[in-house]
Amino acid sequence: MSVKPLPLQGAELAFDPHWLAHEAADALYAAVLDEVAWEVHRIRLFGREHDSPRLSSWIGDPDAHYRYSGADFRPHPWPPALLAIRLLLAEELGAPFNSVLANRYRDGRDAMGWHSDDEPELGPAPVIASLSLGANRRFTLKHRRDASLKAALELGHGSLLVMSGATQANYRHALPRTAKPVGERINLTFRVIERR
Ligand SMILES: O=C(O)CCC(=O)C(=O)O
Ligand SMILES: [Fe+2]
Repeated sequence: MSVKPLPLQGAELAFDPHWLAHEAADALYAAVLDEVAWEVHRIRLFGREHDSPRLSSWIGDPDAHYRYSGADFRPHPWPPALLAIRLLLAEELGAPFNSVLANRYRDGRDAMGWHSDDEPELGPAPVIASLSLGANRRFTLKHRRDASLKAALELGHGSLLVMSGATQANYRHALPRTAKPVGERINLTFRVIERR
């Protein structure tokens, strides 16, 4: 495994398409499907509440509170399989991850719209480690002010994308819907919630 920088002006990205070997990724996928308390989160969009188009679970240390789309999330406790990954990531990236948002995209209709992970509790330059499992999906980034700056990458089984520095301040990202027949995918974004 080796996480290599991905050049994109105004962003700080690093990517390893095979951070987890295939078998390790298979085992984690099965454990996470089974151990995570999957829920439909309500999100606020243009002032209205909707069911989000995916299943999610907010996991973390008891004091890692998070406000997200107008709702206060109390984290679920860590499933054993994710505690091990958190340790590996903390060691490799030197970030004291205390929470993870798990998202499960059941098929190509499940998606995530344009956003930045810029909630105040993440601090001004958050390190976010995004581990993908299951089906390949396209992940897109676009600069907030300069339309010429954008990127897209395929996030496959066992891949790790690390977003840090000014990435959230300068860019939005999304996981678009697709009409192609795609299988289920799980994404885990490990985060550091600053304690207040
Ligand atoms: O599913 C993905 O790859 C993106 C997830 C994401 O952007 C998030 O959880 O904030
Ligand atoms: Fe995000």
